[in-house]
Amino acid sequence: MSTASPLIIALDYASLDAALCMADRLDPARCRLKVGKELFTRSGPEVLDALHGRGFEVFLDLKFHDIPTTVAGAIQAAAEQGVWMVNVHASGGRRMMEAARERLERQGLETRLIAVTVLTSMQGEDLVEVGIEAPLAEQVERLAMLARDSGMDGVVCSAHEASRLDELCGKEFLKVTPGIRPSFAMAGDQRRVMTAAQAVTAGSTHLVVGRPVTQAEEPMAALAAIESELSGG
Ligand SMILES: O=c1ccn([C@@H]2O[C@H](COP(=O)(O)O)[C@@H](O)[C@H]2O)c(=O)[nH]1
Repeated sequence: MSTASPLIIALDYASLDAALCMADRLDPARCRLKVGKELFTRSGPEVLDALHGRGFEVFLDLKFHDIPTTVAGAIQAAAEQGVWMVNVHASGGRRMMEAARERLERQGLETRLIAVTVLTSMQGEDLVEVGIEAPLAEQVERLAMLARDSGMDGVVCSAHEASRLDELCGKEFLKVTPGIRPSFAMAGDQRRVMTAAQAVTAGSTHLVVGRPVTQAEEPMAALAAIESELSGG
């Protein structure tokens, strides 16, 4: 089932059972789900079948970053599992991203393909430590334009960069933003955060929300609060 909701709930769980327990409380008409490294490493592709069987569209967030041939093969494997969206690291470079895009086209696979710019857990000083002296916003812009020119459907960025990327890459270019923090939630390890309503106003096309829902005492109430914020309530 496809949904018009921008919400993508991150199922960051250590077991298939725990992830499915949460999925069974959610509605595929109201959100998509994200499977990341921890859950996929524990459960393997079985989790994708289980979520698809429940009617959810799935973002497989494995952030591939390797030589072009390896990434193209991994992207094909992900897309053949029927996932709605998959991603790579833009810092893997143009040839890597183009190889991934070409592989999807050659195989006639319609999975959306996006690239991570700068992780939302990072701030300027983290970039300096890995040898990037450019201001963080500039680095995000550089990687987003490279991603667009390499055939990506969009990027993972923080909501802080979304409006600038709207101008640079257009509204159709997907801006998938983690680091969504309702006023009642802790930032935790995230550094570039925004509320859901602010993010959509800034130009985010999709909002990734994990712990503010999955670790809430009342996950469904937390989700409803975010939905109400989005509908202006
Ligand atoms: O830059 C990025 C890229 C991916 N993520 C992922 O999003 C969720 C966020 O979860 P929260 O609990 O809402 O912080 C998580 O699965 C990350 O792996 C990201 O946060 N930032």
